[in-house]
Amino acid sequence: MKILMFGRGVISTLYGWALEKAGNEVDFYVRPGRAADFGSSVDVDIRDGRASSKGKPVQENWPITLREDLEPDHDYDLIIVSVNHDQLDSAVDFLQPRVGGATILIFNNVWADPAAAISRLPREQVAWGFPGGGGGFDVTTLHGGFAKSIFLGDIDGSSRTDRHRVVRELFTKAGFSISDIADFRSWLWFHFILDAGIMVGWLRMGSFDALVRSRPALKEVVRLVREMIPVLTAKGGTSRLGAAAAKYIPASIFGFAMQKLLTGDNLYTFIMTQAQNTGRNDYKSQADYPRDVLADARRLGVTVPRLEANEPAFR
Ligand SMILES: NC(=O)C1=CN([C@@H]2O[C@H](COP(=O)(O)OP(=O)(O)OC[C@H]3O[C@@H](n4cnc5c(N)ncnc54)[C@H](OP(=O)(O)O)[C@@H]3O)[C@@H](O)[C@H]2O)C=CC1
Ligand SMILES: CC(C)(CO)C(=O)C(=O)O
Repeated sequence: MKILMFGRGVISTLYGWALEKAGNEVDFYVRPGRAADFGSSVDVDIRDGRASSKGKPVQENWPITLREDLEPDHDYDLIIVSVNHDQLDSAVDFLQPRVGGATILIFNNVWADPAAAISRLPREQVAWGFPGGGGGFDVTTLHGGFAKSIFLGDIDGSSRTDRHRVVRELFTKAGFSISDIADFRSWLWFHFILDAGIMVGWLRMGSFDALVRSRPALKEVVRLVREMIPVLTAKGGTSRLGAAAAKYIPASIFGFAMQKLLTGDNLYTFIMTQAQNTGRNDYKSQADYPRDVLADARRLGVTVPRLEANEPAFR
């Protein structure tokens, strides 16, 4: 398959690498003028979780093809978009006249209504997913990894299309397993409020390491997430699965489970540590999550006193 990764960010490089190694043709679209900065190869120092649960270490200099333009009659089969949630509008603007025959896989955090966010694209050409990996760039080297599983979801019937099936097959053939999510809108929003809670804790404690070492700070994250669930429902989402767990399981038990996961000898802890150590999450990218949730809470008239009390940490 001929695949264009939109941007040469962390997620696009991780999954571009995996998909090219699986026999696909992979290029990267970067902003005009950026190709020279990035150069014609990228150093990857990652863990590949398809091989084992802790991830097989991979270190190599990977030659890549960058392009700074995209003509409307291109022949890409798939364009994978994984940008920061506040960049999605500009990515859609760029792609709108250039979709051609490609399927567009949106593979990132979304806090807007997903259908509205992509309303300028042909809806039947859009598929939805989320990475099971992460990390960050330390100058020119990508540090991070990915798990065996990625998420693919349904938004308003999107998973019933042939295009969704083709994306599913692409990742499956590349050795990934798929977590299918029925109500992906709610899943994305719950993931976002989870990130918002973690980012408040991270900002307050000064580092991700300090957050995960502190049981009281993790309990506060759980209480924050619980408080934000009504924002998700006011936006039209349903609170199931993770949201129900955050709501009904006592904060102390949930905090304990989070600590076990986030400090254990596992790929998830490794990925978050790499994201932290490379500075992937600067102040702006951390503060954006709780700030955007608070803005919607205020717009929708949902009271979030705990989040408001923490506002000085992310204003
Ligand atoms: N990194 C991680 O650990 C994880 C990330 N995610 C999510 O995945 C998504 C992507 O994250 P990540 O890869 O880390 O982010 P990055 O910032 O590393 O990558 C985003 C890339 O998209 C490019 N881009 C954005 N808008 C445009 C545009 N209009 N034209 C051209 N290029 C554009 C950026 O270019 P430029 O630098 O020039 O702006 C950048 O290279 C986010 O939603 C994130 O929350 C999910 C799990 C883990
Ligand atoms: C891992 C994290 C919080 C930051 O890198 C992220 O972007 C995400 O989970 O969506």
